[in-house]
Amino acid sequence: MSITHCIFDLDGLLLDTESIYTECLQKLCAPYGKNFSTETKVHMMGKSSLEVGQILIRELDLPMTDDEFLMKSYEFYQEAFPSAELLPGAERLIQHLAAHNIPIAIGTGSSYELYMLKTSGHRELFNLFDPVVCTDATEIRLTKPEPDVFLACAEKFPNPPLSMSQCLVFEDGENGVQAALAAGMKVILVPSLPLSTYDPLVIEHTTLTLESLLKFNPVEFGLPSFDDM
Ligand SMILES: O=c1[nH]cc([C@@H]2O[C@H](COP(=O)(O)O)[C@@H](O)[C@H]2O)c(=O)[nH]1
Repeated sequence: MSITHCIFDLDGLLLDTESIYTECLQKLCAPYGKNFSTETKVHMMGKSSLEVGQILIRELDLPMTDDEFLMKSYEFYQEAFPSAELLPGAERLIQHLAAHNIPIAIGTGSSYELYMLKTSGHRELFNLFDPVVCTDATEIRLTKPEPDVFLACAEKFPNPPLSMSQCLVFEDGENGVQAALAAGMKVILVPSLPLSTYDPLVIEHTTLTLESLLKFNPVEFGLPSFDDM
């Protein structure tokens, strides 16, 4: 079945913010003699800021409260996120889909406030998305790997899809791939971490794995071809 609607994850998929998160959280942990590992990172990708703090405090045994984590991490984020850069192929794909009137949405674990901060250098491009569903939206009960964020995207499209299987999700995170599959959608994994850190079962169920958005061929999904392909 052809794809009619596309949904994009944000961090590590469109914007190079996963590397910023890693840097900020390493800085936050260092004074306590703790090492922020890839294993812990995999657990928190796609989660809300509060859940991320709880995971970090629990897994690294960090001597701080949830509120202290939120305050300290926000100080780092405020400085780093406004200079977030687009990942290769992101702008080309978004402009292409928008030019062909393919509905595009953002479904992210980010809060709306951080979403605005991260995308502040690319406002025109991100204005092409409708809807933008952040994890603190009132209708989101559970974060990725649960399907809430993507189901809310499907519902909020100005012209909703006829079936969830006509939605194609682009994700870089294991939790996000599971969320898309739980929503009954097709999903393309563009890993932001080494492939060896992903659960092989998740990769097996992914519709397609690509090393970069530049490798995406819309025709394979019934979408209009790139003019330069
Ligand atoms: O190293 C990290 N990766 C990811 C996150 C969390 O995961 C979300 C990523 O959401 P998504 O990939 O769904 O855009 C971020 O907004 C953030 O809340 C984090 O805190 N730290």
